[in-house]
This record gives sequence, C-alpha cells and structure tokens, in this order.
Amino acid sequence: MKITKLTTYRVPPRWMLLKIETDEGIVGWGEPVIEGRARTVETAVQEFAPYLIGQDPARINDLWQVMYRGGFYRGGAILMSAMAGIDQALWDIKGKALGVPVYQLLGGLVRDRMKTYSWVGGDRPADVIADIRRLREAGFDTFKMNGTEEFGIIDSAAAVDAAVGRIAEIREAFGSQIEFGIDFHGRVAAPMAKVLLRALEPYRPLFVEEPVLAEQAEYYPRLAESTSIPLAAGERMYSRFEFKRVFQEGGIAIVQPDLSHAGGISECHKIAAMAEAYDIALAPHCPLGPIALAACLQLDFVAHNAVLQEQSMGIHYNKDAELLDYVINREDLRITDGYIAALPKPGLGVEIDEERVKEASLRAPDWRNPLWRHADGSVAEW
Ligand SMILES: O=C(O)C(=O)C[C@@H](O)[C@H](O)CO
Ligand SMILES: [Mg+2]
Repeated sequence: MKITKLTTYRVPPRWMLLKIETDEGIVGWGEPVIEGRARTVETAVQEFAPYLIGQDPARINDLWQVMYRGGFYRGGAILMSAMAGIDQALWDIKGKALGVPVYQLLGGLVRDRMKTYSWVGGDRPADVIADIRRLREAGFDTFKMNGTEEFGIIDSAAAVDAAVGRIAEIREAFGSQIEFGIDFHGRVAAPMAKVLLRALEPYRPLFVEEPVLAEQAEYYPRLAESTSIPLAAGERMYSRFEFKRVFQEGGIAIVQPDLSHAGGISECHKIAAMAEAYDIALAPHCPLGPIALAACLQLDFVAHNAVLQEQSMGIHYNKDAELLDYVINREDLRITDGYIAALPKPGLGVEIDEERVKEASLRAPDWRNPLWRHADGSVAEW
C-alpha cells in the first residue's frame, strides 16, 4: 500500500482535519492542529507531504522517526501537532487495513469503558453551579473549570478570595457528590500558585491543572511539596523528551498529553508508559474534535494508568460547531453516565462525514485565543 494524497480541512470551531489517501482506497483521518495556529500547522503538514507520498503507511514507526529526526530542528508545538495528526491518520489506515480498532494493535483492552469529564464555566468562570446542575442530569459527575480570570504575578487577597469563593460555593452546593479539576491555565505565576493552592486545600479539588506555565515546570516539585492537591500538566509539552524531565523532577500526579499536539498515538503511548513507571496517572488533554478524542480513547483503552478523558462537548470554545458535527454516526462517541465504551469499529473508531467537512471548511475561522491585559495595560496570561 502507498500513500497517495494528504488533504487538510480547517473547520469551525477552530479545528483542522487531515485526510490521508492510499492507492488501495483505504483512507485515514487525523486532527493536526494547534488552537490559534491552524494555518501554521497546515503548512507544516504540507511540508511533510512530499516525503510521505509514495511511502508505505504501515511503517508508522519509521515515518514518525523520519518526520522527527529527519529535520535538524525538531519538536515544539507546530511540528509535533502536524506529526500528531499524520500519526493518527496512519494508525487509522492500519486499523482499517487489518479490520481492527487501534487498541487491538496496541495490546488490547485494559478497561471496557473510559471515564470522561465536562468543562463548565468558560473563560471567566462565573456561574458554574448552573452548568454543573445541567450536566449532572446528563450523567456527568466530574468537571473542570478555569480557576481565575486575569491574575497578577502578585495579586490581592480579594483576587484570591474571588477564586476560592467560587470553589467554596461548589462544595457548598454539591458536597462530595461531584469531583472537579481546577485549571489555572498558566494564568497564575509561581509566587501566587502556592498561595492559591493553600487556600483551595480545604475544598479538595480532584486536581489543579497547569498550576504554573509549562516553561516554569521546575516549580512543580516545590508546589507539590506545599499541597496535598494533585497537580496536573501536559497540554503544552510536546514529546517524551519534554515529559521525561518532569517525570524525573517529580511534582506532577496527573499527566495530560494532548494527542493532537504531542506527536500522536505513537508518542503519547510512550509517554503514558513512562508516566506509569513513575506512578503518574494519565488524563489526555482534548478540547478538540472527534478524531482527536477518538485517538485519545484508543490510548485510554490500553493504558493502565488512564484515569480521566477530557472531551469538548459544550466547551466554551465550540462556537459554530460541536464535537459530533462531523461524524457520520454520533453513537460512536456516546457518553453514558459520563463514560465512553470501547470503540468497536476498525481504525480510530469514528467515521468522518467528508461532505459535511468540505462544506464547513468554506466557513473556517482563523480562531485566535483572546489577548488579555491587566488593569495597568500589561499583557495578562489568558
Ligand atoms: O482544555 C484545557 O485544559 C485548556 O486548557 C483549554 C486550552 O487548551 C485551549 O484549548 C487553548 O486554546
Ligand atoms: Mg488546560
């Protein structure tokens, strides 16, 4: 079998889907995208295309190594996202060619269903109580929300009280009937992370995510020493070579690689195994589309340490399109009582409605994340 064509579709809300065709008519789909840099990743995918066309799609490991080591400059958000989507599509092709789901090619199921969580509250997490009530009726009992709005390197007791007060209201309203992660989203600098973590301690969040920016990873072990709250990170780390330093230094209890940013199924499968060796839980990051989620689930079903899966249903970013808008059979990704069952279909387990994708690509936005500023006019972390 030979790769014959790569076609990228940028689509609402902010995703990009990749179709890889072969000379035997088998087609694989991937989701190479960095939110806010779709066109840049699209160019990176098209730069890989001349080498890939004519190659045997079954040789995923060699193609991955060529894409990674064949460039003198390597790694990083753009290239690893382009590679991630290509890798996902190659696994989709392999599974379809052999007539099995990808998880069968990775050693088979370690679980029958995977627990998911739902976002609440949006960029400025004001009224999350109503969101939680609505989603509990849909069967979810685990949630994630942003922990703060703009937050200063050093900030006020009032800003801390505002962040903590919202969490106190949640515990007051639901007690221990629900679990929730708090995403600091990199908005909190190291000096205030310790203050916030200590103030949140009494409300026992399931985890705090990105307690500091990924480029401040050296703080993870020190922050972990200061709190019993499990710390989570990974969405802005792009290869096992980045994750290994975090594993060695410690501090992270839950690792959250994004299968559309960190080199795809091949790379994240290795990251998951490394994490297991350090007794670190896996909770893949996935605020994206159906192919990214399907790729995550293929890993979740073979990784012993997988504990939670993010999915973007109803997430505040999904304007003009929702998680399941581009799949033919929405039942493939049905969430029942907060769980998704193992996807039985060959490949990644979802079938893409290409006509719908083509039509939507005519409306593709150039999504950019908001640019926030502090009251003094200086740039604030979003
Ligand atoms: O889902 C998460 O955990 C996030 O932090 C959302 C962030 O990744 C945005 O997708 C960036 O545009
Ligand atoms: Mg996050």
